[in-house]
Amino acid sequence: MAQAPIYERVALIGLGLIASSMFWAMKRGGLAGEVRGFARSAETRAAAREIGLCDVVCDTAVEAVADADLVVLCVPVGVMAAVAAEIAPVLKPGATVSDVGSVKRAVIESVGPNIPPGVNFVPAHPLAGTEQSGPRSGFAELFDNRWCLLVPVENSDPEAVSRLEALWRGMGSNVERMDADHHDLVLAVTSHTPHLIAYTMVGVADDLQRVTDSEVVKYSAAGFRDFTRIAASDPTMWRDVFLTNKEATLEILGRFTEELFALQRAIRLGDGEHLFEYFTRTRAVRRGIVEAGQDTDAPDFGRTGKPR
Ligand SMILES: NC(=O)C1=CN([C@@H]2O[C@H](COP(=O)(O)OP(=O)(O)OC[C@H]3O[C@@H](n4cnc5c(N)ncnc54)[C@H](O)[C@@H]3O)[C@@H](O)[C@H]2O)C=CC1
Ligand SMILES: O=C(O)C(=O)Cc1ccc(O)cc1
Repeated sequence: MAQAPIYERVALIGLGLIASSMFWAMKRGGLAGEVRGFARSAETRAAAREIGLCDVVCDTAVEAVADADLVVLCVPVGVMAAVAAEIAPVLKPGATVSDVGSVKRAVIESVGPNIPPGVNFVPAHPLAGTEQSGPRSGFAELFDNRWCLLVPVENSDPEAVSRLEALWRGMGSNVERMDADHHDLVLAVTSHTPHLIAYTMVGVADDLQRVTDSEVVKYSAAGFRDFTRIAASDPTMWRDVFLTNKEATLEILGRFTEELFALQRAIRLGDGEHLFEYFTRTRAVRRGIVEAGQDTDAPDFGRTGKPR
């Protein structure tokens, strides 16, 4: 027997990878009655209509959210406040506004003040994605067995938080709650700084390619290919991540640079013991992840961006 929808009316603002995956996941689980969607560009709205992404694709954000029980902001972090300000006057009393942004403190501080009294604000972040973007990139399985972190604000209504948790569980995620600052530090370590390192490494190789005449592409090994996948991620989204998670990213980058210098010095001095001990420690980290069964990114998933 199909389960009753968790929300009667859902509005998705921004129709890219995450919103489209949410739509297909909600449809798969029968989690929402009607889903309305809005994206800024006419081209994205046309693509959404063509592939049946959303029950109704609206030409304005206001039209999409009026009457919605749940509104999810699925736009780059840097424009969330402007979108929230635009929709605020028409939000239904008792509705919940959430988001999927990769940074949480900045979203809470910029979106929060735009949420009118009587409307719940429950920020969230699914730890699942690919390097793809746009309305055609989503798929229902994206969130399966992946974490979704809920970051309730001080006055988030517990019932609204539980209902959103049920939606994310219905979409396949494991859910945990986390404080915003802790979230931003953890993500700076596990996602934001690694992306920056990948961008840098691919940039270095691209510079070198001009010297080596395409050998970088021809002979690139798996490790470098993984870097190129990550460095193909959406530039707008990642610009906004670094501009809004500045403090935590700079903290982790500072530590990274210190360690890199220590390794550089060990290479220069021929200090094999230092290198060996370091690599032995990092190998144990990987083994710990695998043994804990948390290696949910099978290689094929990462390379193709498609579900296993
Ligand atoms: N890509 C990923 O792997 C993940 C992304 N996120 C977060 O999810 C959010 C969305 O990311 P994606 O879906 O990957 O991006 P995307 O680039 O695939 O989609 C973003 C959508 O927002 C629209 N948009 C941009 N500005 C807008 C505006 N002012 N008003 C209305 N629509 C607007 C774009 O046209 C596009 O349709 C971001 O905040 C990102 O940090 C979270 C987890 C994973
Ligand atoms: O594609 C990858 O390797 C990712 O790391 C996906 C991702 C990107 C951004 C997020 O905020 C969460 C997950």
